[in-house]
Amino acid sequence: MYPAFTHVPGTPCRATLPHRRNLSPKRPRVNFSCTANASRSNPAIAVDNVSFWWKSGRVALDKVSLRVAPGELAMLVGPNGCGKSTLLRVVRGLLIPSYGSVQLSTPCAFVHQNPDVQMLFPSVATDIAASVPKRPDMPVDEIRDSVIEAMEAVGLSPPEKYMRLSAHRLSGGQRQRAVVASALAMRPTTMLFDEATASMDPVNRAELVARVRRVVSERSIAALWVTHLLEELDVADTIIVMRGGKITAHGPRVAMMPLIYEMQDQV
Ligand SMILES: Nc1ncnc2c1ncn2[C@@H]1O[C@H](COP(=O)(O)OP(=O)(O)OP(=O)(O)O)[C@@H](O)[C@H]1O
Repeated sequence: MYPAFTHVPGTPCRATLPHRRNLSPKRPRVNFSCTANASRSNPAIAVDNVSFWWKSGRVALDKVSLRVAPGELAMLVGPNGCGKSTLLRVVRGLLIPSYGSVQLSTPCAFVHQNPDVQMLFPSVATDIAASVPKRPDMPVDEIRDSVIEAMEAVGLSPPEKYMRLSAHRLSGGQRQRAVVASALAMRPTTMLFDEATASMDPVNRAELVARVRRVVSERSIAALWVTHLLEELDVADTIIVMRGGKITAHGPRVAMMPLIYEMQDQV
């Protein structure tokens, strides 16, 4: 039941989902579209009136709408089970919304909280190199430069120290940095983070978040970051609060922080 879409870089593409048996004929079709040309007026991530319910009928998302522009880091907070991960999976196209539409600029990188399931290649360098977009005649040195650049961007420095190591010879925090480096090596226009620093100590966590913040601005990436850690919100441009599958508050960090501290036992 996944939408079939072909994406030619540089051109917008669109997929319309096939009709689902359990949808009433009167219900509007769900749209999931990918575009390569995002701008502030044409957001890189646009979620419009999205609802999602599990097969059991349980509602996980209820009329959710949000926008993330290029260069913006939006952080999503909310209590356990409120639907944050479900929303990220719907945005990524891993789950099909029951209602509403999603627009996503590609390439999109998804960073999960568990680095162990994301490093698939024998060494740090090969894992990151696998993400580098390749041309048929691309010199190996250019791929190596992209790997080094990605490693330096996440603080795996000096790169030579880590390149040949396998995942099990890295600490949990270093592994997560390597995963973020692979994500950056894709040259994504959008990034989704699901509690990406959960395996890290507070100092390393703060450092990695600050680095991601910098890269997001420098490369005009639209990033949507799920977190339970209030200290991570310090680098957000926008904060979105979810509760019971709905967005209950949404705004610029400066305006949202007093509200967040007031309701911190609920996020
Ligand atoms: N595969 C599934 N099948 C049925 N229900 C699910 C499934 N995955 C999650 N849910 C339910 O959907 C709701 C939202 O879950 P989700 O994982 O999105 O919450 P969350 O906000 O990310 O929680 P947490 O902060 O604990 O990670 C929860 O009630 C959860 O029990």
